[in-house]
Amino acid sequence: MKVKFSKMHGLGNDFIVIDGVRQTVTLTTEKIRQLGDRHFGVGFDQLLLVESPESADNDFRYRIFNNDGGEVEQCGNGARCFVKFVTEQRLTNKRALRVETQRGVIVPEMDAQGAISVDMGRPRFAPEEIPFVAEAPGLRYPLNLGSEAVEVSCVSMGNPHAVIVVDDVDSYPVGDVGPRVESHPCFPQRVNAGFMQVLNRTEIRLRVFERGAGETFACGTGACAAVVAGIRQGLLENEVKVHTRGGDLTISWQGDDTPVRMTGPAVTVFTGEVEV
Ligand SMILES: N[C@H](CCC[C@H](N)C(=O)O)C(=O)O
Repeated sequence: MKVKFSKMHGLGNDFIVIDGVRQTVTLTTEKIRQLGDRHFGVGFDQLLLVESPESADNDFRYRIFNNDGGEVEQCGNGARCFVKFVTEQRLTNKRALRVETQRGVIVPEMDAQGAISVDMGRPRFAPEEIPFVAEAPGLRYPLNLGSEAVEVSCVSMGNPHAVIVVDDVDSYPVGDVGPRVESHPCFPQRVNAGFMQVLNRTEIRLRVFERGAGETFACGTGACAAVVAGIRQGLLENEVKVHTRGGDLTISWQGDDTPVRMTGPAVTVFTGEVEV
């Protein structure tokens, strides 16, 4: 069957977004992998599926699949593309949406000028909430990678993140260390590995080796996790500019049990139709 989609990106983290409200869409893991292939398919980091909500209190359900075919709990850059997509497709005329994900409700909103921000929900730190195998909760954990050990801060934004502070993101061997952190046995559901360089108390640079997708130009939940980890360690103020390879995000968090707020762009590149 033919399915319409939009090809979109948030700072170069790219997606195909499919309307599963007005289209009946059935996607197997194999089909997602085929669609995600940058040579034999359309190509994307993640596939985003828009569905009707399960609760009448909410506006939509948001399903996220990495290009390895695995369904995951959250995607920050995708959330900004989500609200732009449903507005462009006239699936709603609301500005602020309550969107169900695998792990709670997020609230993306787009103002009349097209500026987009998202309430990404509250971060979680307990090892069992990441999940991460640890003897006791802490701010940082040593992670043995065989030839070396790194120190990770673990944050869940619904999806799991391990954040490592480095001196220089450009020269850091992300392609070598990233996969070893992503699939480390202490992370039973694998993990997104973020590498953060602190420029000052209100600016960081960030590279993320994403679970199920490899290094991406930007990672929205990774930016949230890195800023939260930096604030918790006393390295950052409550609002931080995050420089990613694809551009800049603004992340704010007031601490304790408050939500993380993300502001940044979303772009529609083209629309298309594909056989699924
Ligand atoms: N690879 C992530 C999902 C996509 C997150 C990222 N693209 C973002 O913008 O948050 C995971 O497996 O949890």
